[in-house]
Amino acid sequence: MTQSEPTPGIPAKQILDVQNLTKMFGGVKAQDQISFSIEKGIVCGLIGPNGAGKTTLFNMITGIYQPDAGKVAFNGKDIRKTPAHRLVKAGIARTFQHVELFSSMTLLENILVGMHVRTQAGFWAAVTRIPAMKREERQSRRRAEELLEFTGLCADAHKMAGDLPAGRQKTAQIARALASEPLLLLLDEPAAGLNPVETHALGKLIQKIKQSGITMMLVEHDMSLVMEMSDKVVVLDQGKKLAEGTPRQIQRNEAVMSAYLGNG
Ligand SMILES: Nc1ncnc2c1ncn2[C@@H]1O[C@H](COP(=O)(O)OP(=O)(O)OP(=O)(O)O)[C@@H](O)[C@H]1O
Repeated sequence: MTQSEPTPGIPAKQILDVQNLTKMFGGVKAQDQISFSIEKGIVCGLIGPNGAGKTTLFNMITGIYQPDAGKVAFNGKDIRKTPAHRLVKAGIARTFQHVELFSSMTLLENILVGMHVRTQAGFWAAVTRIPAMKREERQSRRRAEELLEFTGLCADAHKMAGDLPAGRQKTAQIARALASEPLLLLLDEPAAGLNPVETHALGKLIQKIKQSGITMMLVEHDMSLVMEMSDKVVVLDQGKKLAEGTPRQIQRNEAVMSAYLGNG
């Protein structure tokens, strides 16, 4: 866990609390005083037209970027200065808009790599199989196989990740993120490039992950998926928070509708 102190005044039921978060890139305000919080166990959709600032927000929650101003607290602890690898250990995992798997490793090996933050052996032992680490490796393999079963990828366990169809690679990214045993999982456009059948399966998987108690943030351009999966939705536009509410409230919000129409 992070060594930072709990932030006073943040109820424990909130897993993530973002206050007045601001990030500049040159003259562009990619995040302009964004504030919202996420209760444990929910799915929070994060939507907005292209360039709204969704990925930048994910990058700040996961320690890739440090905010120029404002606060981010995870489980009541200030994480503004916590490096990315420590945030994974603390329980924040993510997937990326563009699939990032080790394409010349099998799917099972990819999951084992994702698991290394929870094992003593670490990355190289997971990959090179040092004999002293065999027992831990057996346990890790069992857990990896369970995860592949959970995500419906069992049949692909020993295939090279790079040989899998795009849809399976996207699911594999989620499986690998789950391998780090997150409390908060950030999904960046998980449905991009999926066909309707794959998108339906993704929806089922998101529900299963939610039932397992993991809180999620979902950046997605597939509005039906976001509205179906989310308990609440935060809308960004040009770096500002435009609206926050239930899917029903967001669907009726005029500012949201005109932002989408205005942007294209
Ligand atoms: N590393 C960077 N350097 C400079 N500008 C950046 C950087 N990352 C993001 N931006 C700018 O910040 C703004 C927000 O970008 P961001 O990628 O967060 O939007 P987004 O909502 O994720 O968009 P999309 O839906 O197209 O992925 C954009 O104007 C973008 O050009």
